[in-house]
Amino acid sequence: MSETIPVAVLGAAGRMGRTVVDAVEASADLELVAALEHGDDVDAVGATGAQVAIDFTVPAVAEANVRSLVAQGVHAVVGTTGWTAESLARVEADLVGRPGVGVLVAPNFALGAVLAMAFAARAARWFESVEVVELHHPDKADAPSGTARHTAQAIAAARREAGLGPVPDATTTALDGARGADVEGVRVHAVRLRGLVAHEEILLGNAGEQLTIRHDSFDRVSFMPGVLHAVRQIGSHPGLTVGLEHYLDLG
Ligand SMILES: NC(=O)C1=CN([C@@H]2O[C@H](COP(=O)(O)OP(=O)(O)OC[C@H]3O[C@@H](n4cnc5c(N)ncnc54)[C@H](O)[C@@H]3O)[C@@H](O)[C@H]2O)C=CC1
Ligand SMILES: O=C(O)C1=N[C@H](C(=O)O)C[C@H](O)C1
Repeated sequence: MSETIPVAVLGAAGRMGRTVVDAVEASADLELVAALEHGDDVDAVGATGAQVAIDFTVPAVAEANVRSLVAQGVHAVVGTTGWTAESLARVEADLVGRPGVGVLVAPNFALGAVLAMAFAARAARWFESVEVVELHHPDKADAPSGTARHTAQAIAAARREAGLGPVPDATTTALDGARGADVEGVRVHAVRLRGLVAHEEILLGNAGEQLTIRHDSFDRVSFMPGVLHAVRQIGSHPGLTVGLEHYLDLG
């Protein structure tokens, strides 16, 4: 009989956590050994035998959770958004003392969303204008979404590399927020609407043409293949990785 991977889920009663628990329990090669919620002790995860912990909690606690997991030698697959460059740097510093431990922070585990981000980054150098629109359920805490930030950062990097200047925008007067958030020079707009789950559009414009790249998650099961892939692969990815694209052979 082949061995199973012992898995802990943090945020187990949340919208994502419940879906992850179901997905782990339905996977013959994974074993759910711990399901933690607000108030439970993350420092006790290692003692459950978990090799991998999956974190879908809230931005305010994700860094502390991950740093505790790293200290216990437990790999962390993290979907929680709201990370800053500083919080990622602290995790990376902790990992120096824990060679072999992997942390994946992925703003989106839906394979289509990862591809949409990759396609947008690839297209970015060929367009004068670009804006990102993300659309989510109204119970979401953070705006703009982690996915939209990651998308805009990748587009901004591609534009810099191609030597493109700022996107054209003649706005001189605007109501606060009318032009969205500025993420490294890329405007990002956040819609919150009952009925939605998670959606993103990247609009790329040139004189006389527009390319629209759109991804829709209609159900949280869309994130599960990416989460399970990461749990199975993280043992081969020591150190800090940001973005599921690094676990996929996108060519
Ligand atoms: N990377 C991805 O593919 C996705 C990421 N997300 C992100 O995942 C996070 C969670 O989203 P939802 O499940 O919709 O939120 P939610 O609010 O439904 O669930 C969060 C859960 O975490 C629990 N929690 C809070 N503090 C905790 C702690 N210290 N230890 C353990 N549990 C704790 C809460 O009680 C709650 O049950 C958000 O940051 C969201 O943006 C959501 C969907 C996909
Ligand atoms: O809160 C959500 O729902 C989602 N959060 C992630 C994000 O902020 O990008 C991923 C997905 O968009 C769903």
